[in-house]
Amino acid sequence: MDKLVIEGGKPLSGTIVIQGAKNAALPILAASLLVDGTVIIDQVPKLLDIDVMLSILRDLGCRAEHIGQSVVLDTASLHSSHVPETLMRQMRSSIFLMGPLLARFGRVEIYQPGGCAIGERKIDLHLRGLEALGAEIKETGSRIICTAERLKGADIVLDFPSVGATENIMMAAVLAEGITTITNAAREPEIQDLQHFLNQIGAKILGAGTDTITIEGVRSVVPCRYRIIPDRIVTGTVMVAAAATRGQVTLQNTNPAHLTSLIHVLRRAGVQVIVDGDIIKVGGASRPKAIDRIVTNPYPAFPTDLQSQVMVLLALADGTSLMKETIFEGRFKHVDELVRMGADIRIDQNCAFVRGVPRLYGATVEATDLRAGAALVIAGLAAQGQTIVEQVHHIDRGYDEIETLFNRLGAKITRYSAALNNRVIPG
Ligand SMILES: CC(=O)N[C@H]1[C@@H](OP(=O)(O)OP(=O)(O)OC[C@H]2O[C@@H](n3ccc(=O)[nH]c3=O)[C@H](O)[C@@H]2O)O[C@H](CO)[C@@H](O)[C@@H]1O
Ligand SMILES: C=C(OP(=O)(O)O)C(=O)O
Repeated sequence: MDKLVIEGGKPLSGTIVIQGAKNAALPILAASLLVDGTVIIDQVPKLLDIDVMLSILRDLGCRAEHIGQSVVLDTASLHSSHVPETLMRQMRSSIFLMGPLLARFGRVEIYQPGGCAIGERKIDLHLRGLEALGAEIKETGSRIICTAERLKGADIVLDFPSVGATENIMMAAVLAEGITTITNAAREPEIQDLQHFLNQIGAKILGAGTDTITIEGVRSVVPCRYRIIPDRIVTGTVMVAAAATRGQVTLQNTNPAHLTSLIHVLRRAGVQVIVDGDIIKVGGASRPKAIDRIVTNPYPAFPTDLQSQVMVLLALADGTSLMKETIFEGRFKHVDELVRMGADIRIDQNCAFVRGVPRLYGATVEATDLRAGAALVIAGLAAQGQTIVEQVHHIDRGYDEIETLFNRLGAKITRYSAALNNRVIPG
């Protein structure tokens, strides 16, 4: 497995352009299966999860090429609605294939998806949503077969505003007969992006971004070209890194409206954040202030996907902060690693009590999942001395060469590739 060696202690400075959003690109690539023809998706980041999604699409019969930041996907030769278990298990987002394949073929055969070790991550809300649309579901071990001659619109109330379930139901309902409403829908910006894409191919959807989404079924959809939104979690990661290293960074190609809760938190910590159109400037000249309470919750509240990164900033703050994680029960795995770097953090159930220390020290640490890994990179950048982050493949799921991203801002990060006998990969 690759590892990153970080020479810490340097303030980040300079300008970077933010990549497209993984969590928007993955469902939109899956939704492209509703189309019979060629779809071009722009601003698709080069990530492990995107590679897995393209492998699945090819396995189903599509032609898929990732050229620069654009994916050209030809679904004309799509012939299968069976996703092999080995591919399903490579990521959580393989579950997005379920809705579109069911809508297109009237039958889909999949397996329980894989994903980060951040919690139980059931798919009951996805399955119940499809059942409400008329699908018959048979589960045998990890195999799931869904069938429905033609899906029928229904009123669906989600017990929890699940991002993935909202998206799967939206995709399945596009070709259903009649009207579907999703109540207590998730409101994340990626759901709005999915609605925009689906409407561009000819779907009739209203309400994404609110808690009620209405989908009027159509008989068919058409090809289009579409550009993915900027990644708000990568944007937030860089903002926090700038603050934690007390640097000055300008981020281009952002959507500040998607980051209101983080901007609020950073300003409370005394970090300077200036917003100008799609540009965000972050300046972290002095030691951050502690924040009494941050609670992760569905959008527009503070995102779970930025909890670990912000914890690094609070670990360096003046005073004691509390972070409560309400979405995933296994999302504090970075804490032990941060403690190895000198942080003073105590966990009690789903709360982390973070007593700020003046500095962190380099250590060898392990990325246990995507955002935990990103947090350790930030900690390494801010720490005194050398940090080695192992198990980098987790980070590669969501950041397009994180070392290159930060090296452009003056960091010194070197990747050693296991595949190349631990040789350095030029960043
Ligand atoms: C590809 C993608 O967009 N991933 C994001 C998406 O994941 P994902 O779509 O998996 O997250 P959900 O919103 O579905 O999950 C939130 C909570 O609901 C639970 N749940 C979910 C579905 C279900 O059928 N049953 C159930 O109990 C989950 O276990 C979790 O506790 O939203 C999460 C919450 O913002 C983010 O952290 C992920 O980065
Ligand atoms: C948890 C995440 O992704 P996924 O849902 O793909 O595991 C994430 O992006 O932080």
